[in-house]
Amino acid sequence: MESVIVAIDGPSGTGKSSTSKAVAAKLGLSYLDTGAQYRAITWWMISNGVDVSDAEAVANAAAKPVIVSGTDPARPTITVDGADAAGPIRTEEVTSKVSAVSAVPEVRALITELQRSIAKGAEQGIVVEGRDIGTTVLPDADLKIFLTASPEARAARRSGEVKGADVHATKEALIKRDAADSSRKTSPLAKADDAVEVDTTDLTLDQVIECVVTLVDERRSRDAAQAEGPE
Ligand SMILES: Nc1ncnc2c1ncn2[C@@H]1O[C@H](COP(=O)(O)OP(=O)(O)OP(=O)(O)O)[C@@H](O)[C@H]1O
Ligand SMILES: Nc1ccn([C@@H]2O[C@H](COP(=O)(O)O)[C@@H](O)[C@H]2O)c(=O)n1
Repeated sequence: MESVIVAIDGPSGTGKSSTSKAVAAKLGLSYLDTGAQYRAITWWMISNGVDVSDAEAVANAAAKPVIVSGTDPARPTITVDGADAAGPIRTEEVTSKVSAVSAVPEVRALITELQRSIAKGAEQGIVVEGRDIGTTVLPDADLKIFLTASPEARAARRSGEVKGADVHATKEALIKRDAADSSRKTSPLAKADDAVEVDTTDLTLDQVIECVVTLVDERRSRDAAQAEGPE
């Protein structure tokens, strides 16, 4: 079967990671969590005393950390300078600071190059999820999906992950991060013109996965029919 590249973008908490991992596992594709890479570089900046509100300082340090992503959807990994970063990149401090770091053009240029080389090396194909995959990182992806969901649904999902979490505060934090990601100058969070929008507010995760798998299958069938040519 032909290799396929799937780009899945959307705001925070719309189900990009859960959907992308499951779709990649079902279809035998690699999986790349690009948010984890921006979180990893943010964690490195914090750990190394770089003031993340100083864009010039962030830009000057951007090339220093070595970030490596493992792309097995059953066991995605992320290391920074050889150290496992999977836990530390999920702290509240990293979450609150990642938008400032990801807005720095020098950071985006380096991470985008890394993402393209990982996608190029995925022999069977890959599902890449993030904010600018369909618009900037992989504009020629075979299929582009843009996931959405109401802020209420997203906050409820995220709060469900943490015992005793405040849904209102979670919703405000999601909205704030989306606003920062959508309004930055370089490669903002945006739907590509040719992306299929899927509103997941009233869908279960299984329904979203099924929907994306069907879209990939349809795309592959269309390509196969075109390759065969007219009868
Ligand atoms: N359709 C759905 N229905 C209910 N819960 C869902 C659905 N999709 C995802 N979830 C749950 O919502 C939470 C957030 O999902 P996920 O991490 O996949 O979102 P995301 O878009 O990757 O978020 P972020 O951009 O913040 O990393 C998870 O707990 C996940 O299990
Ligand atoms: N393609 C991307 C992916 C992510 N970001 C930035 O990283 C943050 C964390 O992403 P999560 O998916 O792990 O929540 C996100 O808020 C963006 O600032 C990005 O810029 N581009």
